Amino acid sequence: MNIALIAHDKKKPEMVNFTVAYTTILKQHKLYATGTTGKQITEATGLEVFRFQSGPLGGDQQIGAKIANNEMDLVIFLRDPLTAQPHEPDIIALMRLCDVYQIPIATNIGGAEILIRALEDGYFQWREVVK
Ligand SMILES: O=C(CO)COP(=O)(O)O
Repeated sequence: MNIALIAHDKKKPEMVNFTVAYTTILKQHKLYATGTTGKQITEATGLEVFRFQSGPLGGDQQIGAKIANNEMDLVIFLRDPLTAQPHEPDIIALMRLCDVYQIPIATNIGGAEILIRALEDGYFQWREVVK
């Protein structure tokens, strides 16, 4: 599966902890991330992560394009709901595309835990059919 990993600055430690905890599962998949998130994940875990631009520089939109091309199966986007982001329109557009294309998205660590376990248990096989 193709998985997008994105975290706002205050959520990056959570994302790093999450990817450390689930390295064994994540390394079985193709990972994508916005720039800084991807850098921190790779440094902490050694996982191979394709890095797009940083979020404020267009990374969310690049991941949105993958979704629109049916090339993303799961999005884990740890959003910071308490800090204004300069690229808020891009963030909304990314979440909108997940809804347009029925792509599972977790926007907090609780949802992320559920989705990663669902992935491990084979609940994403329907994505192979859609593709
Ligand atoms: O801003 C982001 C998502 O909206 C994340 O971008 P970075 O991973 O480059 O910090």
